[in-house]
Amino acid sequence: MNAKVMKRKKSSMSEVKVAVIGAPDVGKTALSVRFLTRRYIGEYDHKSETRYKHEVLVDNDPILYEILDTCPKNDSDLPPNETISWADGLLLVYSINDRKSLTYLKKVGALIADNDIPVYIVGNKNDMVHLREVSVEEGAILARSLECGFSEVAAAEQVAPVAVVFQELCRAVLASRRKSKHSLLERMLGTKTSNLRLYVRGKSDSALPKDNTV
Ligand SMILES: Nc1nc2c(ncn2[C@@H]2O[C@H](COP(=O)(O)OP(=O)(O)OP(=O)(O)O)[C@@H](O)[C@H]2O)c(=O)[nH]1
Repeated sequence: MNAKVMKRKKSSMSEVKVAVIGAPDVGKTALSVRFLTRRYIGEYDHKSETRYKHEVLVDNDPILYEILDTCPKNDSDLPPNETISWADGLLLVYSINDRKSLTYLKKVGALIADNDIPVYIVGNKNDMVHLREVSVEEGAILARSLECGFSEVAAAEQVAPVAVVFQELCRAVLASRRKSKHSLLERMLGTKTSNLRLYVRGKSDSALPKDNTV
């Protein structure tokens, strides 16, 4: 990104905290590193969770991502509450050639059922279709049940589709913030804001028109 553009817009930069969650070995680090560096290394040596920061434009707005790459010890090591409450959005990852990893995400889905947190589901390793254990439809069904976006990617082979996954989650987080602001205003005004012309402007919604007033 143009450094000047980023510097000028820094004051209005939205921060989006993303926790990357999934069973061991599904490619959480590969996806995160792909998004951060556009590279694929192949073997990632980390035994504990890692945090990264990354500035990027999403829909022409500067976004500061903070990415928490989680590191479960085994298939029953689910993310703790602190991780869920820290995050603005969850990137839930399974591997299309590991059925247990879809089961892991179903358990995470049950864990977050009462949270209104934006989620995006990724079926990784779709370069390994010959070893597929999870159909596209099964991934889509889980996404429908969690009311979130879904796609299959291959961190090993793709750059743009991996970036799109992070962008989609960012859009969902920003949309959820706007929705919260609306309901807060509705509570304060004691009326439906959909009937009013609103001026709701904050660090996450600089795309809104500036001339609309309550
Ligand atoms: N074929 C293929 N292999 C992948 C892909 N993404 C990751 N891998 C491989 O899968 C293995 C695990 O990748 P990681 O990124 O370390 O997975 P992880 O989910 O972070 O693993 P933990 O940190 O142990 O939970 C590595 O050998 C990667 O090279 C992919 O899209 N296709």
